[in-house]
Amino acid sequence: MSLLEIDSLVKEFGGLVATDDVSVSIEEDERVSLIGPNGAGKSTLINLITRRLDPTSGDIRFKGESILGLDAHEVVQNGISKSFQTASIFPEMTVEENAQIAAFAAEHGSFRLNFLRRRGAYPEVEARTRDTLDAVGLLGQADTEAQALPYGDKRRLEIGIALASEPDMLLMDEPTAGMSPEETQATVDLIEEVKRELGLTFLLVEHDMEIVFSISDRIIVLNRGQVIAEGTPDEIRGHPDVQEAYLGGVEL
Ligand SMILES: Nc1ncnc2c1ncn2[C@@H]1O[C@H](COP(=O)(O)OP(=O)(O)OP(=O)(O)O)[C@@H](O)[C@H]1O
Repeated sequence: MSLLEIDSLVKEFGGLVATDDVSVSIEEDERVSLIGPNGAGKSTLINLITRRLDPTSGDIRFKGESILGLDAHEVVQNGISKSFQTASIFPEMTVEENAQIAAFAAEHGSFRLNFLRRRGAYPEVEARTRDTLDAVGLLGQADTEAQALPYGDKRRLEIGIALASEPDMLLMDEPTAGMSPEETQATVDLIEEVKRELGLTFLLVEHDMEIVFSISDRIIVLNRGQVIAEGTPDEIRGHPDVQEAYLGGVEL
């Protein structure tokens, strides 16, 4: 059984078919990238998996069970987490408070505003907070305001927040969008570290081909909502349909 199974998935927006009969699977411990030109349907597929969108038809199964009856929170509790959401950090709170909020949500299903005032009453949240900060190397900056962190450490905090729920699968939608080369490198290093140390399964949407080819076990190529190719980086690099659809015939 694959960890994630997407079966004949269709998503229509009015007359537009953004996801057109997509069937793909992701195995445990696999690192998969989803690529394709603008408007290919990559973000739509991620939003279907996180239950931010309802499909028109088809099924998504995680650990063998359909997740279509779950809401977005329940999907996270089932083990699918998404990182690099722009709004995931509270900038004026400390690193520790940000991790506590994520840990509280992971333990109790959702964030309650009065939690931070009564935090001593939740020892399991404290333990998870420490584990989270330790996993991303931020224990030493626990008392720093999130907005004062250097760029690379902000990325670490974001990924820590996504990891607080101890996901089996991490989704990343364009983690390096809008970044400088240095910031991109810091983010790639962090993804490599997570891959090496936590052995997570992940699905990455990324436009930068160098990153995609360096960190993926397998690449899925979407074009106009359909899967046009799937394979290892070497197979995808030489695939004529991919070169045509994705790069207008330019050599990869
Ligand atoms: N909420 C929406 N309502 C209507 N159309 C939408 C909506 N979301 C996406 N679309 C359309 O669905 C298609 C797929 O969009 P999607 O954002 O999934 O593509 P993408 O591959 O992520 O593109 P990009 O690389 O530019 O982010 C596009 O034609 C887009 O305009």
